[in-house]
Amino acid sequence: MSNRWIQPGDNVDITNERKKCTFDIEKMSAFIHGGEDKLQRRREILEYVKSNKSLGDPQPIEFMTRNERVENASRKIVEMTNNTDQIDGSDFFGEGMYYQALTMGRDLHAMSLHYVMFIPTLQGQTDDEQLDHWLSLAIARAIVGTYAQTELGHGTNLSKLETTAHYDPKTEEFVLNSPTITAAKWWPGALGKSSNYAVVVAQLYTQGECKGPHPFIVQLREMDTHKPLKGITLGDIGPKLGINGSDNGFLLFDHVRIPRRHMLMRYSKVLPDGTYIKPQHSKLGYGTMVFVRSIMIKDQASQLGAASTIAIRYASVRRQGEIIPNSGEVQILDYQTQQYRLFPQLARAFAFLFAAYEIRDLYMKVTEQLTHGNTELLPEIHALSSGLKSVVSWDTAQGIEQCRLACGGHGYSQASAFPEIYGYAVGGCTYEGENIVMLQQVARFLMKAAEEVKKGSANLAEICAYIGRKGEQHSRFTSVDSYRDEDIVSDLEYVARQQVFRAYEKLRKAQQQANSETAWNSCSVELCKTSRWHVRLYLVKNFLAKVSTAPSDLRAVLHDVARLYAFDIITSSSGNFYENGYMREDQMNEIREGVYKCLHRIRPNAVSLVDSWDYDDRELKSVLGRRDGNVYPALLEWAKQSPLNKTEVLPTFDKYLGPMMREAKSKL
Ligand SMILES: CC/C=C\C/C=C\C/C=C\C/C=C\C/C=C\C/C=C\C=C\C(=O)SCCNC(=O)CCNC(=O)[C@H](O)C(C)(C)COP(=O)(O)OP(=O)(O)OC[C@H]1O[C@@H](n2cnc3c(N)ncnc32)[C@H](O)[C@@H]1OP(=O)(O)O
Ligand SMILES: Cc1cc2nc3c(=O)[nH]c(=O)nc-3n(C[C@H](O)[C@H](O)[C@H](O)COP(=O)(O)OP(=O)(O)OC[C@H]3O[C@@H](n4cnc5c(N)ncnc54)[C@H](O)[C@@H]3O)c2cc1C
Repeated sequence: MSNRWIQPGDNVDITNERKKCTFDIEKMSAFIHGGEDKLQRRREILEYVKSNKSLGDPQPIEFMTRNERVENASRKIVEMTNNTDQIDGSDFFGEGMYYQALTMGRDLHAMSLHYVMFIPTLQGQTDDEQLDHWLSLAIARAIVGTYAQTELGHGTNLSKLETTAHYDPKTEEFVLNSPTITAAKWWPGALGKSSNYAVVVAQLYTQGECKGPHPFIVQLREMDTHKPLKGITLGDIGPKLGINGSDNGFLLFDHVRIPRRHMLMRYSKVLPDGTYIKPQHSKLGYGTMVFVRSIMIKDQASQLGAASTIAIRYASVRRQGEIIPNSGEVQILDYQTQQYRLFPQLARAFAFLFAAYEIRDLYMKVTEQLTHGNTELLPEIHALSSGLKSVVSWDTAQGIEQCRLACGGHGYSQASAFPEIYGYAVGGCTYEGENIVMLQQVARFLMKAAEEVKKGSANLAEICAYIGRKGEQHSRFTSVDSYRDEDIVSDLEYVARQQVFRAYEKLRKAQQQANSETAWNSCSVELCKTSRWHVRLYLVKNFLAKVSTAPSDLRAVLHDVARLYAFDIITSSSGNFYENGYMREDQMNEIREGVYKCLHRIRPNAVSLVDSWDYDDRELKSVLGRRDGNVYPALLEWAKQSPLNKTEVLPTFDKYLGPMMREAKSKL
């Protein structure tokens, strides 16, 4: 089989790995990316980005100051969006995200929020007239916007946001105000210096009543001078763990007046006389968050896939230590411990990517239904996107860190790209709703389902139908080889169901002794566990189902990966499976052996599996993860670019170290 990943001059070890591959990589890449046409488009976009020199960085961004990073990112995002004719703009999830990942990397930029939240909010929250007015301005980039919701004092608990929007019927205006310091908007991406507009979420007051948080479109800066408008205080919040190409900002209002029609009125409305029209569903205004939680799953999967690619490629070229004395140093990928550390991360990346396709489809279905006023699926998409967002971002962050550690000292260098990948991805545990809080949203959904089951109703959504099933009393497992996909799912369903009812019973008892909120808090650890099991079950089920749709010659290798994903979950929580004698120790020991078998079977295909994800060096941005495996000369070249190496002797020598040494020597 031809292999486009092998080229002359490549490292011998990585080439030999590629020669061992047992499947068609191009076919696998097409399966991973949704079809041959999608793969072809990726390649075209890549070629374009590589051919346009203005889309490149003059030096690795790791060697730039923060100001240089912000400037470089602004330059590139303008160039990138000058050329959006290179992509199908309607395919945000596919072409849009890929184009921006290739061009902008992981440091984000002046327009991240413009594309990820500002435009989607205009699309989702405006009425037709408002859409006509604002969307074209935003798409043409005549205005650059962000999404300003979180405040210094509140992010999670939206009902307590402090920014106010008082309606004044005399002038038909809203008055925006930040009554306290803690009301300052804090965190919005590109708010500090770049955006001149924002969707601002504020407590709406009309006719003397507070109607809760609502979105308003607000001009922040003068169009020509870009100076903050009267009554508006703005700035950058300073450097962060990651995304330092973005000027996340703060914003305070001092009685700023905006026209009534700047309230986004697709769902809620305020009439000229101040009459409030409430939305058909109280949480329709939260739609943009649901959108971002949905697209985050793919983004997170890509980050974990990238980290796995870097670590697995590097482990194939790094030789350290011997397994058999005097027979030469081995590739570190041959150590079982290394495989045990890395292959489950790759398996997770696959599981998350396949789930991302499902949530995208569900999101599109819900959006379509909403256009007909049907809100039936809102609770389901809210629960699934919140749950996936929480589990996926957590596992991704932990997985990236494992990949980093697996690369030894070089993993600690920014040349590896791990610090950047981690700094970027781990933000996902917090933004769009802190993970623990979002898990509790899932738990609400599950507790309602448990209540239904207790009441004898069989009317459960497919996603939680397992809660109503009786299920087996004992695992059907007899041997790894005869362990069918449906047996794996049935075992996970058992544990997930047990956990649902454990939490449900605990909650019911607690509610008899305390008010409902206190009772909830006293059960919240168990409730979060319930949500995690529900999501893991979903991920395994979906992964196995997806494998069964793969071209037949890809199924064996994908099945190994999917089983590793499932076995890893089962064996790392063995206690849950022993409960009530559901599984025996000998069965668990066999599944543990199944993990090792999977590692062994995946080993020869490991490099090719990561090649199949089709990351170009341009996207990975990692010296360790280079396609050609020529890591050592590239590390030396990378280090030479350090600004500290511009001069042989630093001024600090004459100022501090030189005098110190000279003085010490003179005293000897
Ligand atoms: C050309 C292309 C160019 C560029 C492409 C660029 C990039 C693409 C690449 C990648 C994108 C990925 C990432 C981008 C990177 C960085 C992102 C940066 C941005 C981050 C932004 C933000 O963080 S914005 C702020 C987000 N904030 C939150 O998420 C707040 C979390 N809190 C809440 O959501 C709510 O407060 C709450 C849900 C916790 C509680 O709500 P509340 O109203 O207070 O609660 P209750 O009154 O108690 O009601 C609860 C009931 O409501 C139901 N509910 C809640 N939410 C929803 C919902 N959304 N939909 C449906 N139902 C909902 C809930 O289930 C309860 O129902 P019950 O029936 O149980 O009562
Ligand atoms: C990189 C990044 C980009 C961001 N971009 C934006 C943006 O563009 N626009 C924007 O508006 N915001 C943005 N944010 C803000 C982000 O949405 C919030 O930080 C996030 O929603 C969490 O809210 P918080 O900071 O108030 O955390 P908190 O809610 O204060 O959480 C702190 C701790 O308290 C716990 N906690 C809070 N409430 C509960 C509860 N009910 N039950 C149990 N535990 C609880 C949490 O689990 C957590 O451990 C961004 C944040 C980051 C990190």
